Amino acid sequence: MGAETRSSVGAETGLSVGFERSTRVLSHVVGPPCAGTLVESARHSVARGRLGRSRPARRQRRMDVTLAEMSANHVSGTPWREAVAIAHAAAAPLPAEIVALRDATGRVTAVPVTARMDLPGFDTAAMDGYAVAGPGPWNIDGRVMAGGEAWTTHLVRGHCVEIMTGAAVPAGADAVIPYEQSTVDEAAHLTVSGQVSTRTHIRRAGEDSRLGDPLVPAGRLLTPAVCGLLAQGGADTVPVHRRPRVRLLVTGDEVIAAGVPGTGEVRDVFGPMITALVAAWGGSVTDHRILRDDPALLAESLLAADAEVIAVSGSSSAGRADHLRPVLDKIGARLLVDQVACRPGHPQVLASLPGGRWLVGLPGNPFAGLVAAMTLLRPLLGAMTGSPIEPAGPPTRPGTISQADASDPAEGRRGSTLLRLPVIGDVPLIPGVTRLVPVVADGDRVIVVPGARPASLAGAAAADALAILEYGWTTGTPADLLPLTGLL
Ligand SMILES: Nc1nc2c(c(=O)[nH]1)N[C@H]1C(S)=C(S)[C@@H](COP(=O)(O)OP(=O)(O)OC[C@H]3O[C@@H](n4cnc5c(N)ncnc54)[C@H](O)[C@@H]3O)O[C@H]1N2
Ligand code: MOO
Repeated sequence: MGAETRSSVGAETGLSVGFERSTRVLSHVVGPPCAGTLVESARHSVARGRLGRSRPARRQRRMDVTLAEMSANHVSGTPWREAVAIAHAAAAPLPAEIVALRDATGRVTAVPVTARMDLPGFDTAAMDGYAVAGPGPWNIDGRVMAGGEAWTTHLVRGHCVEIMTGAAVPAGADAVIPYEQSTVDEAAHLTVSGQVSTRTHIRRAGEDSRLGDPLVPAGRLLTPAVCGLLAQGGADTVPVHRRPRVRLLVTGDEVIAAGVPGTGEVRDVFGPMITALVAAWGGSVTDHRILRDDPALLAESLLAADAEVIAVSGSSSAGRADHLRPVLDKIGARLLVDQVACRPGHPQVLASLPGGRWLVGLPGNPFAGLVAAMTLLRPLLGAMTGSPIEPAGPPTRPGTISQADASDPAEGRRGSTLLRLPVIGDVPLIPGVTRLVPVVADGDRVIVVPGARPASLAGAAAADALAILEYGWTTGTPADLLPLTGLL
């Protein structure tokens, strides 16, 4: 779908409301502003910048160092958007399974789901009052309750029944007059007077949809509202694509699974972070291991075939303990993406393994690993769950949901759809390299969290989204955003 065919869907409001809410939730969780936590101090730096105070010199020096480091590394690898597209095109949706509606939120329909009945199923009173036939006043013949005994006789002109919202309207009735717009004369043998308005207050059988009509297409994300709609249409279960199973292999002799690391050790961030991301993207981490730096062990763990996707953290670079690429070569893997022209996260890898499984290699630096997961793991899992997003389409208009097409609300979209807003900040760029920077929401624009570093998650933890900045972006111009909040 081309950018020009996408329509604005009023996302400005939706986005800022969502971001404001997530900002409030975040403040609630971490305490009041300037509470001294890493997250709050990062968000506070943003607020200081917004008020026009200059960034501390130390921070500026840090950013310059980052740029110098970036320029020193030669630019190589697949362009960022192309890498996302390759990952999304690589895999096919997994086969369908049937799940109960109550367990279906977050899954994606494997086939179109049709209504098992007319909606509404019968002529239904939309107000509490009187169902009347012909012109008034009307004699009251009786009472019909929602879920009560049906009124089986035809209502003749000049007669009515008292009726409750949700009850079946008797044949012959033209309208329901709400209690508030009617008067009852008990002396005159219970007659009702009132005006039939242009609104009949009757929901006619089948006016929403008919038995067999499609309710949702294949590839639709099952939001709570969609699950409710399917229940209205008589469904108890729904066919969805099976969840991709992910084996997470965390490499590194220095990595420990729990507690406070000693000197030379580091606490594993990928277990908690990737498990949550995979769940948000419709998969599940079924196996999580920390491996010492040993090529034979890595090869053996890659070949154990009990998951569709293997995510490996660390070992992605050029060090003597970085065994991933030689091991992939040895076991006959085919590399689809070998490094991405982005910062951070460039040493990432996508490969197909023998046996039809997929490998995503995430750099060990925690923020670089998050960026790599957003780049390769997100679209790969999206493809396997049958999600129809094009996760990195061409740039789109400000304030629109990049991939959504409001002209067809039946189209399915995942929550991780790109958004696009003006980005305010000072980010050094180099030609041919995409930068992914943490940003916080500020009304109808976003502000860069300063000082984000590949080894630190403080910036991303303070952020509402990652902004995707291409060479040529300048402060105030729009960029695509990948939400970090509201994923679950
Ligand atoms: N000579 C070069 N060195 C490096 C390059 C390069 O191009 N040439 N790239 C740098 C970049 S950029 C990154 S990113 C890292 C990627 O390194 P690896 O993927 O090989 O990962 P490690 O070396 O094992 O670890 C890097 C860093 O991250 C810490 N780490 C690792 N695993 C975890 C974990 N589970 N939880 C928390 N932290 C983790 C590790 O202790 C290191 O500090 O390579 C650069 N070097
Ligand atoms: O790009 Mo590394 O992936 O900077 O941390």
